[in-house]
Amino acid sequence: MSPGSRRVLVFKSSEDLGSALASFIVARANASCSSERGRFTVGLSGGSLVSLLTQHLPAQPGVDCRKWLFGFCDERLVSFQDPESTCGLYKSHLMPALCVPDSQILAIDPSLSVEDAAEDYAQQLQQAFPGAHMPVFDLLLLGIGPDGHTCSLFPGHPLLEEEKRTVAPISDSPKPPPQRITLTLPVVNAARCVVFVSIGESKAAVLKRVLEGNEEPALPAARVNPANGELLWFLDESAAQSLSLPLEKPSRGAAL
Ligand SMILES: O=C1O[C@H](COP(=O)(O)O)[C@@H](O)[C@H](O)[C@H]1O
Repeated sequence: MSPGSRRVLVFKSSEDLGSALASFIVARANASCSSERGRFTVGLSGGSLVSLLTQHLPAQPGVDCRKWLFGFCDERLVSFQDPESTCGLYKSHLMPALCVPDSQILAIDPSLSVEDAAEDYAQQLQQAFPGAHMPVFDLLLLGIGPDGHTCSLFPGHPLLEEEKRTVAPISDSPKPPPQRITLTLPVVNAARCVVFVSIGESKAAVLKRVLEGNEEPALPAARVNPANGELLWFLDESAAQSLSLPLEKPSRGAAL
């Protein structure tokens, strides 16, 4: 990817980042709902993003989710009651605060086998994006692990080469729990906008590798390069501490 085709934004603190991210999401949602699509489709990730969104999105002025449709970039195959369940956490914290009913959430069914859960989620996506060869999300929110994984796409895993399926099962995730469902790279790279969110110094080394390195084979996060969409990185200063590329440092409240 040419460095000019992505934006790397650095915020003073995770508080500032969370607030800017919430404002960005609402602006994109409002634009999408006013467009001919008439709705906003957003894919959520787990990990640290859950608490960041829960803290900042409901507090964002003008947030109105009635025309939003939520999906998941990946999910761990555990019951919704399990603290490892991404959907379970969002359903018990963020969704009630935003008054989002289950009918607006494309959830992965943890009662199925990992293969059937992937197939079921792929069918839900097909129905939600009728006629499309690949689902095109308005926005995908991604995290990155210290090993460079994103979604449940891990370094060196054969799923990185997937070209046809929109959703895939994984039974040997190196990060527990081992059974997971993930969007594939073709879906991620078909999105209108992809935002990576990364906070804290534990991410500094991998961010240097992904954003400034030239590794072969490329780490999973470095393979995210939307064909016709935007790519933004939202980092706090701790995560960005090792970077030497040109960085945007938005002032508080600036439109992004
Ligand atoms: O296991 C996962 O990890 C990644 C990164 O999480 P973070 O806490 O390091 O931000 C997350 O994006 C993914 O959804 C999750 O399943």
